[in-house]
Amino acid sequence: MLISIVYDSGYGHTAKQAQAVAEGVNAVPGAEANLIAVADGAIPWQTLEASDAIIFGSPTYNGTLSAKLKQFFEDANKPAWNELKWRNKIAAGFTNSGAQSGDKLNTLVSMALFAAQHAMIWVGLDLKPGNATSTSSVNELNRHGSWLGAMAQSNMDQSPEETPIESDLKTAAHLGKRVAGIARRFKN
Ligand SMILES: Cc1cc2nc3c(=O)[nH]c(=O)nc-3n(C[C@H](O)[C@H](O)[C@H](O)COP(=O)(O)O)c2cc1C
Repeated sequence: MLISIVYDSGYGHTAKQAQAVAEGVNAVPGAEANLIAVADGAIPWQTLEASDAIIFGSPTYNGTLSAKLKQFFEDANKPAWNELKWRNKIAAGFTNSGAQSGDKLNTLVSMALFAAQHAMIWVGLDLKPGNATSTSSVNELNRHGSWLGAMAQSNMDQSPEETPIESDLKTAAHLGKRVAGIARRFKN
């Protein structure tokens, strides 16, 4: 079972989140994560067509997708959308921003809309909001309280070695694991 993770990362923070998603995928027996950084060049469209699921990842720039991930979305028109080659493929998404909110929900909405336009099946998070009570903390999974996809926040003065924090990476891994598990059920 092949799960592709197509992502962009200008400064390495979202790449770290993508790595965590991949670790979650690889934790599921029979699942293999395939990381594709859109900035690396030619997109392996045939590998994407052969994938059981595609997980999209982008930093939130100006309250939406990075230009490079948006370019990938537009480039997918001919190789994928024209014949709806990704119909019924599982899709999911993750994003990372500098501010706590940072308007990053809009980035996930853009990904989910793209997936819907490709007749894909969107999978969100199944984690209740963390850090939402007087006794909870930022160390809980899903500390940003997102259902649509995995969110992370990276302090703007820190390197990818230091930020995002562990709970955001564990949340990303949880999404990868969930997508791989659901893709396996669809395959049977
Ligand atoms: C052009 C640009 C626009 C940005 N816009 C936002 C934004 O709208 N909201 C936010 O919280 N952070 C914003 N940021 C901060 C990034 O989301 C943050 O630094 C993130 O960790 C970058 O991820 P990356 O290292 O994978 O590129 C922006 C950064 C850049 C360079």
